Amino acid sequence: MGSSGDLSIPIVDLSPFTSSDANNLESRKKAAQELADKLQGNGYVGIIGHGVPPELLQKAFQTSKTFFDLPYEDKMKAPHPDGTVPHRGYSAIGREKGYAKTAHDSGDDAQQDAELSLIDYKESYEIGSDENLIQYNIWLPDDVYPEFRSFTTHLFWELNKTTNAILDALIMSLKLTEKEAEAVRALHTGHDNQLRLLHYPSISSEMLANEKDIGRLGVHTDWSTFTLLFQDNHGGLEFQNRQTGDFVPATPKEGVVYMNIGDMFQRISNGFYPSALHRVVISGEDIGEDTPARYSIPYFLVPTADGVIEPQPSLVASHGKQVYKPVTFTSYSEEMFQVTQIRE
Ligand SMILES: O=C(O)CCC(=O)C(=O)O
Ligand SMILES: [Fe+2]
Repeated sequence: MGSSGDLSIPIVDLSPFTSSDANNLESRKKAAQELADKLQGNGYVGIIGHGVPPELLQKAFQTSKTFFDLPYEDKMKAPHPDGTVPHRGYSAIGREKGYAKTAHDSGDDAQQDAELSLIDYKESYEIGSDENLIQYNIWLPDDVYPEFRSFTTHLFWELNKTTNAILDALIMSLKLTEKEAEAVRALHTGHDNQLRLLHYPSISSEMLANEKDIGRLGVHTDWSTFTLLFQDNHGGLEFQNRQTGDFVPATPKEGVVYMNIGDMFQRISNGFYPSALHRVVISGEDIGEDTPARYSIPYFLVPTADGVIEPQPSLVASHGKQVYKPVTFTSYSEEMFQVTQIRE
């Protein structure tokens, strides 16, 4: 049951990779094969059996809401810097434009101009590893929100365990050699990952009618290896089916986390798994209703800054050609910043 042409998001159970019964090789192989079948065409899938405790997620969303409910002046005590690095701290509404990258990919200047004028109506807060000295964290002063730092740090490392388990499933799904598997794992220490708290404020129907240039998050691919997308019940996230061009809603479902392949794993897999195009839409637009606030928590698995990202040799051999040249995450990001002229 592949996903091509299918206008729903396939679901795969990865519990063999996240449960403590790690000896069950046969069930791992079966789950890995299912993952390959479902992820191959479009690079997106819903995962059950991901092993993230519901209580942890509930606390994560509560924490995020408490943070965004703080007065603007308090949130601005941990401001995202004007430059590109570090990509950490608080970004107020309008600072980041998600449409830009795909506008560039389309090669269409008029489309790019139109998309660049759209405001992403969202605010965000980016968190990383405290041991990363380049992408260093920008924390709120402790007295502003005392438990914020310790809880989000805990969440960051818990989610890293989940992404490592999923990376194991991806490695098995591609039948990489032991040497390749080790190399791919070594690129992912966790210290370059990014935890993002996102708040899309509610948008009234009047505001929608009056302000044409308002969006939530434009169509884009992620630069990550892959991304886990936790979300509340309000919906709006959509993935593009590459075969039909249609956008497919990633409907919130109990126990399901959506996962999308990012640009780095597209390269590592020599294009076997495509980097998924996705966006967040305003739900009230067509029906003249208010769009409720939405909270989401993406977690990006990101390779080490200077590790070599290249198609794995066994995949190049089976495919007959190497589709991507080697890059590093740093060189790739710099190139993307230049072509999109976006300073995130
Ligand atoms: O809010 C979401 O569900 C998606 C966020 C996203 O795609 C991103 O931050 O790259
Ligand atoms: Fe994204």
